[in-house]
Amino acid sequence: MSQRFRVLLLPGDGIGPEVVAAARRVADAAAARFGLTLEYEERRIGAAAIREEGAPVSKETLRRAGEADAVLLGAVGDPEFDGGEVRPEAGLLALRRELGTFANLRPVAAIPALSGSSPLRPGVAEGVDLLIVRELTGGAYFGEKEEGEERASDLSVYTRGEVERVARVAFEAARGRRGRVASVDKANVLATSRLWRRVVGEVARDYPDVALEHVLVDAAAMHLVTDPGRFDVILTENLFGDILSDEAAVLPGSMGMLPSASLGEPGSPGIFEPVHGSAPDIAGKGVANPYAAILSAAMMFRHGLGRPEAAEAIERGVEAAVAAGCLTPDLGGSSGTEEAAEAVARRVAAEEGAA
Ligand SMILES: NC(=O)c1ccc[n+]([C@@H]2O[C@H](COP(=O)([O-])OP(=O)(O)OC[C@H]3O[C@@H](n4cnc5c(N)ncnc54)[C@H](O)[C@@H]3O)[C@@H](O)[C@H]2O)c1
Ligand SMILES: CC(C)[C@H](C(=O)O)[C@@H](O)C(=O)O
Ligand SMILES: [Mg+2]
Repeated sequence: MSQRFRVLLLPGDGIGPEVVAAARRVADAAAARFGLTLEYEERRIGAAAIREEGAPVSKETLRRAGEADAVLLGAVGDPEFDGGEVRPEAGLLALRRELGTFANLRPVAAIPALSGSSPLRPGVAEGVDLLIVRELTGGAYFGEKEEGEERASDLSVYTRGEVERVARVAFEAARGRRGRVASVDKANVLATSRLWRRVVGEVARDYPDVALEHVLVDAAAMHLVTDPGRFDVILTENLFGDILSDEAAVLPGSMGMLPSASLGEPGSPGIFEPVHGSAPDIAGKGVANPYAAILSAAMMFRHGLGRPEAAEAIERGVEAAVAAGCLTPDLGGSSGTEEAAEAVARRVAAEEGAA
C-alpha cells in the first residue's frame, strides 16, 4: 500500500495561488514516481480569508493545519488592506505561532546555469551555498505592541530557551554541511542580542566540531553581497533573518529562487513556503517564478514527510529545467509559471526507474 500524507494547501494571495498550483503539479509527479499518495485539502489564508471568512486565518484552518502532515503555503498580502486594521500578514504569523514553527530554514544556493543572473560583481555569487536559520516565533514580531497616533512600540523579547532551541537547529545543520555557524546579532546595542550571543556561545560547547563566529548584523549585510562564500550557516533572530534573506535573493538572481521550511518540534507539521511575498505587481499574469515554491515542496518531502529521495528528484528537476533555459522573466527568460512547472514535473517523472 502506498504511503499517504495529508497536505494542507494555503495558496493565499497575489501570486500565491499560481505558484502553489505549480508546486502541487511537481509534488504530484514526485509522489507518483516514489509511490506516495498526497491527500490535499485547500483552505484560505491572508486577504482571501479576510474577504470570505472575516479573519486572516480561521480557527478551523489553524485546527486543520495542526492535523496535517505538512502545510504548503503560497504568500499572503494585498495592497487593498495596506494600513488597515485587519492585515493579511497576521494570518501567517498566527499560523506560525499555532504550529510553533520556531526554526525557519532558508537555503540560498546558486544554480550553476544561473551564475550570470546575480546583479552583483561578476563571480561574487558563483558557487554560493549557504543556509539562513531564522528564528521565527519570537522577537519584535510577537512582543507586546502599542499602536497609537503619537506613539507606537514593538517589544522584542527573547528567552534563553527560545535562543537555545533554534541555535541547536543551526549547529546540527552545520554538522551536515561545512561545519561553520555565523551567529548574526546586534550585541553592541541590543540586550536581546547580548543574551542571544551568550546562549549561542554556550550551545556551541556541545558542538566542538563546528566553528562559531559572531557577526554584527550591519556588517553581515555587507559581507553577504561582497563575500557570500564566507558563510555556511547563518543563525539569526526573526527580524534580521527576514531582511537578510531577501537581501540574499540577489545571490541566485531572484526572489523567485528562495524556498523555505518552517519547522517546530519533531512530529509537528511544518510550513513549506517560498521566501517571497504575494508580488501584486505581477499577480494574475502567469509569469511568476514558481521555482521557490517548487523547491519548498522539495523541502516538504525532505523535512516534513521524511522522503529525501523525492526532494532530490525535484531539486534535480529544477536544475535541469533551468539549465535547459526554462526561465521566467525575473531570470531574464520568457517562460510562464505553468510552463516552468511542467518542465520540472516532466523531468521528475522521466527519471522513473533511474537509480
Ligand atoms: N511569506 C509571505 O507570505 C510574504 C513574504 C513577503 C512579503 N509578503 C507580502 O507580500 C506583499 C508584497 O510585498 P513585497 O512587494 O514587498 O515583496 P514580494 O516578495 O511580494 O515582491 C518583491 C519583488 O520581487 C518580485 N517577486 C517576488 N516573488 C517573485 C516570483 N516568484 N517571481 C517573480 N518575481 C517575484 C515582485 O514582483 C516584486 O518586484 C506585501 O503585502 C507583503 O506583506 C508576504
Ligand atoms: C509576510 C511577513 C509576515 C513575512 C515575515 O516577515 O516573516 C514575510 O516577509 C516572510 O519573510 O515570510
Ligand atoms: Mg520576508
